[in-house]
Amino acid sequence: MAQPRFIRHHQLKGFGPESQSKLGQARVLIVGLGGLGLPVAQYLNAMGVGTLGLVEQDLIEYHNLQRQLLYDERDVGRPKLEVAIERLANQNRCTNLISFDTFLTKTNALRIVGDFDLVVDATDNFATRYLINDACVILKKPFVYGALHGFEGHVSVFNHDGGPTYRCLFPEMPKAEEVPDCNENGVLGVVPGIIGTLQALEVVKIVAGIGNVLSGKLLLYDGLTQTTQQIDIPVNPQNKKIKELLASYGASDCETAFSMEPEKFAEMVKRQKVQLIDVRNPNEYREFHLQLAKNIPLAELSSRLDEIDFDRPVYIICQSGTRSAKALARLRQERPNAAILHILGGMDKTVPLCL
Ligand SMILES: Nc1ncnc2c1ncn2[C@@H]1O[C@H](COP(=O)(O)OP(=O)(O)OP(=O)(O)O)[C@@H](O)[C@H]1O
Repeated sequence: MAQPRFIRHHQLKGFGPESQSKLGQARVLIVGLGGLGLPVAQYLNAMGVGTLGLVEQDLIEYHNLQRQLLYDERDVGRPKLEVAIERLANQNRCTNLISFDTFLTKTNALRIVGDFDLVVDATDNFATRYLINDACVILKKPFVYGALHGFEGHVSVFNHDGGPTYRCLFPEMPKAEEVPDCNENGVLGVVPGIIGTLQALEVVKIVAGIGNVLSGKLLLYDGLTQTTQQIDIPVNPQNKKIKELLASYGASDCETAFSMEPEKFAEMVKRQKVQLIDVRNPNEYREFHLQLAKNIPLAELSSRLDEIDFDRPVYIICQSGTRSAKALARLRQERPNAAILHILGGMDKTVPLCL
């Protein structure tokens, strides 16, 4: 019997129960639950995509609320993933929501992506975008790309049905100095809503096999003039031959500011379990430490790497932030692709905020 929830899809010529059933069987991974990822998740969830994987480890901040409409003022300081799962489950209790409480990194990308039919890149940094592309090329999965720049947005579908990859468009990751500072880029609240919605539409078209998928085309949307343009992207066979993930993801990444403000970290430790390494001396640690912290003094760090789980984000703390910065530099050399952050201002700044 037709589910009343999807009756308008069933009635839609060119879609119908057959396409609805394809949505129901689909497994879609959304990386990032910010301005782009939320409209993608909300539409796909409402429309009956059977399984949604959600990858995110950020917390909700007040300045996110002008565009991240699934969250509200009560949620500031809470993990995006937790709130999104709560709200999406209320929106459609039939969806199989799979949460990945982590950032996508080189160490977890193939495992996570491998379980899904297609991936939506809803992140805000080049490192993750190249990582998603390369993982999708290796695993032969399409990915739906969205990006924002001022009042403009880009949408495309890569690695779909023999079509070009992201590296056919932009072969190499830009260098850090060529990338604008992520924290200084403004965005008009409604534009990610439009671009994310267009990404959701591409997912539906791919899954249902309808319409012309934006493969081999880059859609440019200009919010100020309400105009769109499509540019052809030729296939470059050279850029379709990725055999393994590279060592360099993270080189020009906004996430790889590699530090966290004590206010944000204090909220995080209040709400969830994090892997926290305290690199102070044992006597300082004995005197007082945060409950979750494991003590690996800076001098012993290189010889005790096996005690750290680099598949999970690693947070490093010391007394004032100096030794943790050194520890970060050391760990970055050892594990360039792991998610590692040090806490600015260390215990001095964090502890009063945790009390
Ligand atoms: N490697 C990654 N894995 C999972 N999520 C990621 C990764 N890189 C970035 N993200 C997430 O993608 C989302 C992008 O959202 P958005 O561009 O709206 O920025 P934001 O970080 O929420 O906001 P702001 O930059 O204003 O603080 C963020 O929630 C961010 O945590």
